[in-house]
Amino acid sequence: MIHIAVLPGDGIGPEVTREAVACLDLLSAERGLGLRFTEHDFGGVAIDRHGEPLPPSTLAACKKADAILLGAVGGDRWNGCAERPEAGLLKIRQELGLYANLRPVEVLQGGQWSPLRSEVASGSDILVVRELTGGIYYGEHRLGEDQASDLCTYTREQIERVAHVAFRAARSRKGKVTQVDKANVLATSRLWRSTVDEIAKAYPDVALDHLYVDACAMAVITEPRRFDVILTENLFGDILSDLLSVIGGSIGLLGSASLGSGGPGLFEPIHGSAPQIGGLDIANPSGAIASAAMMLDELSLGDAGAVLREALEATLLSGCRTPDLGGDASTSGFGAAVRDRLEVRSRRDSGLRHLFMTNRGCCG
Ligand SMILES: NC(=O)C1=CN([C@@H]2O[C@H](COP(=O)(O)OP(=O)(O)OC[C@H]3O[C@@H](n4cnc5c(N)ncnc54)[C@H](O)[C@@H]3O)[C@@H](O)[C@H]2O)C=CC1
Ligand SMILES: CC(C)CC(=O)C(=O)O
Ligand SMILES: [Mg+2]
Repeated sequence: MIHIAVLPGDGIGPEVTREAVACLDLLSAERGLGLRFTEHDFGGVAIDRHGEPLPPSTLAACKKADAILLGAVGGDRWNGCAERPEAGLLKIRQELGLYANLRPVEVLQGGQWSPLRSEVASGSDILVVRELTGGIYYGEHRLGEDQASDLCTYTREQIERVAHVAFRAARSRKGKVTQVDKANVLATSRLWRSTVDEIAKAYPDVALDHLYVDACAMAVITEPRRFDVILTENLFGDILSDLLSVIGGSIGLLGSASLGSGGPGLFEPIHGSAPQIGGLDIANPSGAIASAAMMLDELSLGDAGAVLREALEATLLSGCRTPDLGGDASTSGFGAAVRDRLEVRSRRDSGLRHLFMTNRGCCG
């Protein structure tokens, strides 16, 4: 039995997560994967019900789970709270030691939904490796009447461990890491550069270059195909990955995996809770489904992740698309279309199995 803790969260979180869980449930039944799901309050909804965004019962369930599937949290409704929903997100990442956030950006066939010219966008295939439990999000925040400050700190060890993740990932891809920082101004960025240069010596087969984050923001739009793995700190990775989502056509397409050393991974779309479209059944659940596929990969469940990704891509390419991609499919309709494809595939596979068994029977 594989236990999945599901944290739907706020806004569109529950809608997109529902579709991802339904896909996983179907795959699990068809392939005997033994996935079991339990839902837990997290984010704004947890503030309403428990007075805090990450209740101890939710954290305990996540620690015991084999993997965590998360929707999104946040909304203006909780702006005045002592602890906002987003604080729960930072806390769960830290509590579970999820220091590496992997955000793949791929442009499907020809890049027809991209606002960029297709000759610029098509063929782009980038993996953002974002440091997730350090930097300015976790430094001391001081808010005074006329002055405020946020402290950005990184240790060599924090940089080293996420750099290894990026270099290992590059080895199974095109063999290139671009480390992104602001080393012309920031001390933390200089530590990033020297540390990553040191780590690179252990990976002579991987090419390394460095780019300032402002120049990188331009280059990912003008020549996205030049990138393979982008390694960067927490804040820059957060911003650059939303920017990169534009290349594929919508932020609703991208999933992510947050991993640490050995405990359960956390899988979530890169987008937020999009409160203005929450409850309208128009959000794109692709990012949540792509995250579920990454979860299946991480749980080493054979080709289940690849099968789910194929069904997702085939559905998108068939013309079934939500309004963010110019279509008129609903969230639930899109999810059902992905599941239809999974069922067709399953019938085809079992037909092939049957044929194979029959033939074997015939031929002795
Ligand atoms: N991991 C998380 O839980 C995250 C939470 N947030 C929170 O979410 C709330 C809203 O933040 P925003 O800055 O508006 O970012 P957002 O990512 O929720 O939305 C940005 C834009 O993208 C659209 N969008 C996002 N996901 C979509 C989807 N699946 N399908 C179609 N359109 C989609 C939204 O309608 C909006 O126009 C805030 O409270 C923020 O703090 C933001 C980012 C990540
Ligand atoms: C809501 C923030 C805490 C994080 C964020 O925007 C993200 O992880 O993409
Ligand atoms: Mg973000």
